Amino acid sequence: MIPTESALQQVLEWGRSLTGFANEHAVEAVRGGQYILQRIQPSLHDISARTGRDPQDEKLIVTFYRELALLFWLDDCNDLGLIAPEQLAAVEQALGQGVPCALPGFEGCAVLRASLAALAYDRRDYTELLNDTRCYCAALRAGHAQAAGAQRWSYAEYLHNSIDSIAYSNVFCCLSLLWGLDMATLRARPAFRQVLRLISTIGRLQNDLHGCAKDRSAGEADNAAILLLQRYPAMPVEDFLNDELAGHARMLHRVMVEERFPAPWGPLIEAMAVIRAKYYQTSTSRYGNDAAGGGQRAPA
Ligand SMILES: C=C1CC[C@@H]2C(C)(C)CCC[C@@]2(C)[C@@H]1CC/C(C)=C/COP(=O)(O)OP(=O)(O)O
Repeated sequence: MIPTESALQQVLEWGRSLTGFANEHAVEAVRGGQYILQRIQPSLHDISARTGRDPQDEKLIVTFYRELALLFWLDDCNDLGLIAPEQLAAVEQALGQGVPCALPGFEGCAVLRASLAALAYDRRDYTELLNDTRCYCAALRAGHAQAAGAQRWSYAEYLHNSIDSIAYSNVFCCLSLLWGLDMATLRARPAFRQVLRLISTIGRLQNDLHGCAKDRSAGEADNAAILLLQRYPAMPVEDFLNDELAGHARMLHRVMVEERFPAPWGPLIEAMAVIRAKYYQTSTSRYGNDAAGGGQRAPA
């Protein structure tokens, strides 16, 4: 894999045109991206004879990290108001349609979309990535709006939205686009779509359990644990959510065993299923492991 420092520089350099883009977005993207790529390295190598895509290709790797950094930045644009609402609307339009941004600045958006379009092993993945981006942006907006408004979602409504706001489909689709994982074909299979829903729910619950203390102290209401506590103050929320997590993991395991998806989908889904233990626990810059109070658990 390319040296971390060099990858980081290339992500930062790309992010320079994006107002509010921070070192942290690049650092977390490279850390998370490296973790995922390392886990699927042997499988990517196995399929490279068919795809001709080198798992070590620097250009592909940096493009992947940039897309992850973009997802972090977009989340903070919503949560922290890094840019003005009209700028965010223009950015979303550019990223979701693959066109230049209508407002000045933000050239990184079109640059990234153009390189993904050019690198797409299967053009359908590029179309799907734009669609996943629109879903992600819409879910971030909806989550933010409900947390700020008077009407609270039910737990089911919250989970439904979080399947998109956790952005796992975007991550998978980007990997598929760059390394030829044939996700566009797999998406036609109901069992694969179920896997996407299950792993996304797992990711969301892991993220919320991990970020609970930090979100609570930041007054952030867009978190399953906080939402449940607001609705049911006496509920043992952490136990409930850990149970939900275990149940979803069992359902996911069953589909994965029955369906036997092609490489590298087994290790890839597995890597995402344990991200709480392997990624969040060591991620200090974003996930504030020094945040006071509970909400953090030992690695599973
Ligand atoms: C969108 C994200 C960027 C990539 C990242 C990797 C590196 C793959 C590790 C798993 C999570 C994720 C897919 C991440 C997903 C969720 C996301 C928007 C995180 C932003 O952080 P956080 O403030 O905890 O989320 P939220 O605003 O509380 O939902």
